[in-house]
Amino acid sequence: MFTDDEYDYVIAGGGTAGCVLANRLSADPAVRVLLLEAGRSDRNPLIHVPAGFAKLTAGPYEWGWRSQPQRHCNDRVIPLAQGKVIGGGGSINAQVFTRGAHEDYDEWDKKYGCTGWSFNDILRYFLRSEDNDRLSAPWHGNGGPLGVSDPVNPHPLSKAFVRAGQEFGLPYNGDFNGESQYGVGLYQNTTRGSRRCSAAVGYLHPAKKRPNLTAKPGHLIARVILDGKRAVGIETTTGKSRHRYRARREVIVSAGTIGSPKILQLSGIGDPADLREAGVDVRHALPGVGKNLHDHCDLDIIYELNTYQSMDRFARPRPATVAAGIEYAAFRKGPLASTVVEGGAFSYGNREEATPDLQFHFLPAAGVEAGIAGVRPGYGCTLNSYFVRPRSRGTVRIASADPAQPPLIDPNYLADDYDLEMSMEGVRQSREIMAQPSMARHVKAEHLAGGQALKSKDDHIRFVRGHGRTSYHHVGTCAMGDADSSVVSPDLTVHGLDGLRVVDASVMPRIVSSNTQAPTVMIAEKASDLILGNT
Ligand SMILES: Cc1cc2nc3c(=O)[nH]c(=O)nc-3n(C[C@H](O)[C@H](O)[C@H](O)COP(=O)(O)OP(=O)(O)OC[C@H]3O[C@@H](n4cnc5c(N)ncnc54)[C@H](O)[C@@H]3O)c2cc1C
Repeated sequence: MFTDDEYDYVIAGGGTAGCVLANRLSADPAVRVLLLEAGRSDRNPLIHVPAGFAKLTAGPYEWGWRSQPQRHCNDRVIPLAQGKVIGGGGSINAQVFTRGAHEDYDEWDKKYGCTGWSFNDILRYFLRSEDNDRLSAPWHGNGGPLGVSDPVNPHPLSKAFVRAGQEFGLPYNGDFNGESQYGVGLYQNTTRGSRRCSAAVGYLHPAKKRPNLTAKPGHLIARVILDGKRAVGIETTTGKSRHRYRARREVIVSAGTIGSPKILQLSGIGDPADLREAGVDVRHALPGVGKNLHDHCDLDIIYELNTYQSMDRFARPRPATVAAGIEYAAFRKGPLASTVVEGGAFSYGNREEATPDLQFHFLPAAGVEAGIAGVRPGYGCTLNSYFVRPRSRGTVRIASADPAQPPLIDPNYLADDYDLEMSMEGVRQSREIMAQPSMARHVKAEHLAGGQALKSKDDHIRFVRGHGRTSYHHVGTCAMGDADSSVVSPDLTVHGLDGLRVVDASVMPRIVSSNTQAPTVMIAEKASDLILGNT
């Protein structure tokens, strides 16, 4: 049955979580580990230069997924970039380092039945993963694989944004990952020495010379091989041929929030109705697979500046770009050392919430991400906002039994009216922050996508429904918990099956109140202890 090698652990997906697991599980030389990834290697220098983010949200390092027409967003089909490369999302993301609110994890533990995942339980995994170059105990770790640092030379506009946030009434916050997220400041980044520090850089590459670890990019996973109710291996396809890899101990699916439910469904694990519709035999009925999809719905406002100063002037080849390249190569400084997403804030849309429920990202540039409007090069900046605890839920379903076919992804953005209300509040606060003296003095004009005015409530509704988009923070489709709708237990084993775990952002039962990379690293760190019995 198995044409290829045998391993102890086969990890299906070489993204953020997969790279963490590859390192931790192969630390024991007696254990053979295989990491399989559909995308290519992360050798391209664009991935490693922090500002390269601006060139990575479309192209060969992402899957090119598209949403189903979004019913509550004027039936728009929204591009949903997800990493397809060693390092996954961590190789193409904006490198913003946030963990969410402590209370997020306490809710996982109490409300969703994720025993052992309260903030007190998981803090040590955040600390173990981290190598922070400014902050330390009690909230930060030093010496871990994941490099975390401050912006090297924050753009003057980013500093102006931080002042404007204070003029708006937010307290200055020098550490969004400390006691509280509330306030305005500069984000720390997953960078080390002015280079991106993805989980591939921090975890996988240092472990790659271990003879017991094999990483295979360019391998599309077709399914998990089941022997009765036990997972015994993984089948991959290269188009023409199929390969099978036996897992003596466990298969760990780490293909991300879209990829993991897709692989389970292709393997006959999922909601019987979904599987039958796609022409796949039901091997294990598990209705929650692919349900509970959610993401932060992002709203961008673009501003035209009155002087030529923004970072988007480096987006095209010109003498200044060449000079910036030389400065970066020689000194690891200058515009290319910036992740572009520098300023940040957490605020309250609803004052009765225990923790901030709105998050903002300030970019001293416009037109940075694929599909987002720009202005004249050198004259743009962007403030985006989202509601951090969305209530809308969507689905991921395979369209057919063909592993090469994209799944049907329906994030169902703004289905819940409260999400719409909070998104409007985020837009309102964004404009108020940008109207404060420290920012207003730089701004010539506000450019709302579609060129519309924003005055009445109806204008705001039209804007939010017309322009809400992904923040790339998909989670929840293989939710951890004890409810019938959950897919994995708190030890991340798939309910009702042996030898199979899911370890990635898809297991979050509810999204954290921030960006999702650091929480995914934490999940994989804890998973490695659960797998090795080190708890
Ligand atoms: C453009 C972008 C910007 C972002 N910005 C930030 C940010 O600034 N800060 C932050 O904290 N988070 C950010 N995120 C989110 C963060 O990167 C993700 O939450 C995190 O990477 C999720 O990790 P994961 O392991 O669950 O999935 P991923 O990192 O996506 O890894 C899954 C891997 O599995 C592979 N895979 C999937 N299906 C298959 C298959 N069938 N066969 C083989 N391989 C497969 C994929 O190619 C991928 O490499 C961003 C994400 C994106 C895409």
